[in-house]
Amino acid sequence: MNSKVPISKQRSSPVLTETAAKSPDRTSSSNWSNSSNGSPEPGISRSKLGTRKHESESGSIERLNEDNSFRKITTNYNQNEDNINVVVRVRPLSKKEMQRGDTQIVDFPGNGQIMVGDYWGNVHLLGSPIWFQVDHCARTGSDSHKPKRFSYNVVFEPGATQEDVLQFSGMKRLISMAIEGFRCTCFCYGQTGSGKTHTLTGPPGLIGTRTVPYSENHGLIFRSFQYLFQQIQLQSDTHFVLKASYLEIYNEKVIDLLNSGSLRKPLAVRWSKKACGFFVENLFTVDCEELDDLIAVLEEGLRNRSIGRHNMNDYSSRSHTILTVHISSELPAENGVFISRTGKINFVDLAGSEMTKKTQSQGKMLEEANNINKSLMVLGYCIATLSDPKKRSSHIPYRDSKLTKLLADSLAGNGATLMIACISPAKSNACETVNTLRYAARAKEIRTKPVVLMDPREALILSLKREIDVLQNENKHLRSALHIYSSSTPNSGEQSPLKTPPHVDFADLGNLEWNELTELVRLYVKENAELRKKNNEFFTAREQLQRDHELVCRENERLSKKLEELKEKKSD
Ligand SMILES: Nc1ncnc2c1ncn2[C@@H]1O[C@H](COP(=O)(O)OP(=O)(O)OP(=O)(O)O)[C@@H](O)[C@H]1O
Repeated sequence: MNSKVPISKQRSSPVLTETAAKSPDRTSSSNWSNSSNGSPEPGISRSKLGTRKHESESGSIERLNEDNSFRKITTNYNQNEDNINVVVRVRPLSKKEMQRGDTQIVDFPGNGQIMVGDYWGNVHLLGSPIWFQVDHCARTGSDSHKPKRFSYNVVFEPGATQEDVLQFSGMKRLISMAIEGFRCTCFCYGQTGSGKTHTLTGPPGLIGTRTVPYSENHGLIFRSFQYLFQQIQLQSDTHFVLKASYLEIYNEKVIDLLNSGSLRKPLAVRWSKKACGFFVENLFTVDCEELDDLIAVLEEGLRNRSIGRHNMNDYSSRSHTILTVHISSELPAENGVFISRTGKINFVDLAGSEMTKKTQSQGKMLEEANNINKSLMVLGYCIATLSDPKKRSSHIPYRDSKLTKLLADSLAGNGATLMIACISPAKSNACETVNTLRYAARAKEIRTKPVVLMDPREALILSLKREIDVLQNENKHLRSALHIYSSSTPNSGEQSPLKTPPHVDFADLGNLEWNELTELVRLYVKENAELRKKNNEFFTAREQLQRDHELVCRENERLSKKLEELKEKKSD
């Protein structure tokens, strides 16, 4: 029950949100500030540390401290499965931030909550004479600078590891759903430099020409691939086919990251009537038989994606990327019929929103930043509309950007979606942090209804099979009903509703009075009439049952024939 996973150590700070009420040795909320400047300490034996999850207390997670004591921490698992699952990951303060004396402004009160402290004030930025007013962002009300509290399904604190994210974000559930045939999406959202790419793929250079086979820095995509293959191997009776594609949306153009021969020729995004969704025309898909094939796709895409350097991130993604793994499966059902399903999982690394004043982007970088901000704004608008119960059935402006066109089915359609909102804990980023948290809070309100997508032919076969089952059951029922009716005599015992006249010996008939005799005759006449009527009813019922029986037999034959034809067509 207590599975231990290695964690990175971060002084006494919990990694996931600490429970407010249940933790006996709960450290005070000021605890976070002890570690506020602490990035994971190097040189500490990681194998000694671990987490365990209490099955009895929903979602309770404990962290094994250095002194072998367990410290209770918990995440809020009161997740409504019909809504987008939103988790928050807070990265540690960066070296740069620490050097310039930036402080941590987020706190973790427990139960999936996160608090952004009083962010009214000035912070000395970039080691230069520039003083940056933290509260520069939309200070609308008098209390706008007051601490703000938000709650999510899970909050990962700065010491959370890459493995923690796989284990506790709901990603594993998403992978299982994709295997079952659902359309699933995991997307990372947040300001530039907040840790989106780190969460999905790890630090720069980890995946490249020579990918390290195992590293605790490997991100969610690498770990999901491993988990996906483990799950597939467990289902030995099902035949799986995996394909992958990788694209980026750079300055509103869709570029294939796997087809470098195309010289970054933009691809068109079109509407498919058949699939009822947008798709990218001529996008390269690669068959992936083994885990290494999927990793090769990841490597190739990361090599080709657009990266730039600005004040806030040396390796800033200048585009949104979507890596898609299509999972087709064929499961043998009864009567030699195969049920095939096609699920998919999208990993979306959004480019970070940026304040160009802070990143000091110019020229090409400025154009990129404007396009990034514009498409994120459309995404934000779609999220805001979808999350508002009064507006969600109105027009959603998916068509206003390539990003929202391609994410349309993940946001509102029939898929399951995980949003990882990445934030910086630094005071200098408080304004962007609050914006991201607001965005994420809105996304949490979006309802989705995941449905399995099937090949129409397969769906027909399955529905015919179901129909045959229903008819066969009906048939059985009619047969037994027919048997009951025909075996039951009209006036036998409880079955007969008839009132039988009193029994009289023929020898005693002569002793009866005239009026007694008339009454007796009247009763027998009445009984006779009722018996005749009942008999007629039984005959009619029997004839009806025989006709129904014949019809069902004929229908059975017709459906079996159709099923045979479809099977033949399929095998052609
Ligand atoms: N959880 C974390 N632990 C340690 N380092 C992190 C973490 N998250 C981010 N970093 C580091 O912070 C820096 C910025 O992160 P990253 O590039 O992932 O940000 P981003 O949100 O993808 O930015 P952009 O939108 O500009 O692409 C990187 O050096 C990364 O390794």
